[in-house]
Amino acid sequence: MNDVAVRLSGIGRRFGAVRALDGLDLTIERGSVVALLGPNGAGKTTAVSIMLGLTSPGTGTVTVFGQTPAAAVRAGRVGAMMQDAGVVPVATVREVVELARSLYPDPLPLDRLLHTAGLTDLAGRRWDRLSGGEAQRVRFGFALAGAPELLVLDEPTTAMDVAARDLFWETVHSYAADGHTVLFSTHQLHEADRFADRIVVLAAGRLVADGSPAEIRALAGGRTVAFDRDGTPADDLAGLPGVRSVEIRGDRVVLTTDDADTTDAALAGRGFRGLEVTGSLDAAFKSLTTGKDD
Ligand SMILES: Nc1ncnc2c1ncn2[C@@H]1O[C@H](COP(=O)(O)OP(=O)(O)OP(=O)(O)O)[C@@H](O)[C@H]1O
Repeated sequence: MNDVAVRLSGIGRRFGAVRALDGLDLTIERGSVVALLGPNGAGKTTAVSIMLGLTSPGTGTVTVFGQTPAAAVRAGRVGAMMQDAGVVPVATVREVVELARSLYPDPLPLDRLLHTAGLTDLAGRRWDRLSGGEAQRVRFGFALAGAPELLVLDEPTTAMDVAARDLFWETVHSYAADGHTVLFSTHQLHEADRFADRIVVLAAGRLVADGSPAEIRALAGGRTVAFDRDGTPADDLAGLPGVRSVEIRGDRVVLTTDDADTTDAALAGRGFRGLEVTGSLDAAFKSLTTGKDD
């Protein structure tokens, strides 16, 4: 049994003078949930398009479950949710979802598919008149229609409100828990932190970091949360989540923590001024993708 879902080897891709991907090697194991992060123009969509056979690589090779991407997609082994993907204009949600099912050899049953994508109540509505977040759910339904082993989601929660996001991630989570593989790109670092077991960071078409959320955070170096002293009573600070030590440095309070994000979240709303976090996923991301630690 082959444990690899996707293998990109030495992928290069240019668009005119722009080098969108520059020698990308990436292997995604079956059953993993991988987040693809990177600033605008880093090459995320290009990498995803190559995995789906929508864009051909200039150099290098790509396989999906040991097949070409096109063969894996045709066999219903891969489902994708792409940014701005349109569907037939004058059709109801049910018709769109039926159409998607008809493309695959072994689709999910219609009712289950509508339910899983959160579309049951929207089934009779025209898909082109839905709100942005509702239309995203239809794209999600399209991606799930073939009961794929690999789900590829390009910035999937764009335009979704908080409730829709929660529902969406709950569904993706249970899909992954069944042993499916999920790859998603996002600009929301907390989504990567919360839902991925591996984060791959791209910058300028190259892989600049690859590891668990904790490993990526650790790349940002020492983890501290600091704020202005301001006469603030500091009695309970040592008991906050993640905190290892509390120090007063001049007019600043400096907490050393095992988990800067959690400590930062615990301090939210307490009105401390000059709050500065190092070693968060955000700080790691900035230093990895710009080479600066600000
Ligand atoms: N079809 C195309 N024609 C010309 N240039 C392209 C094309 N597709 C991508 N590019 C360029 O390749 C680079 C990588 O683009 P890509 O869309 O892969 O980045 P991304 O990481 O997905 O960015 P974003 O976060 O903004 O969606 C960018 O500079 C982009 O302008």
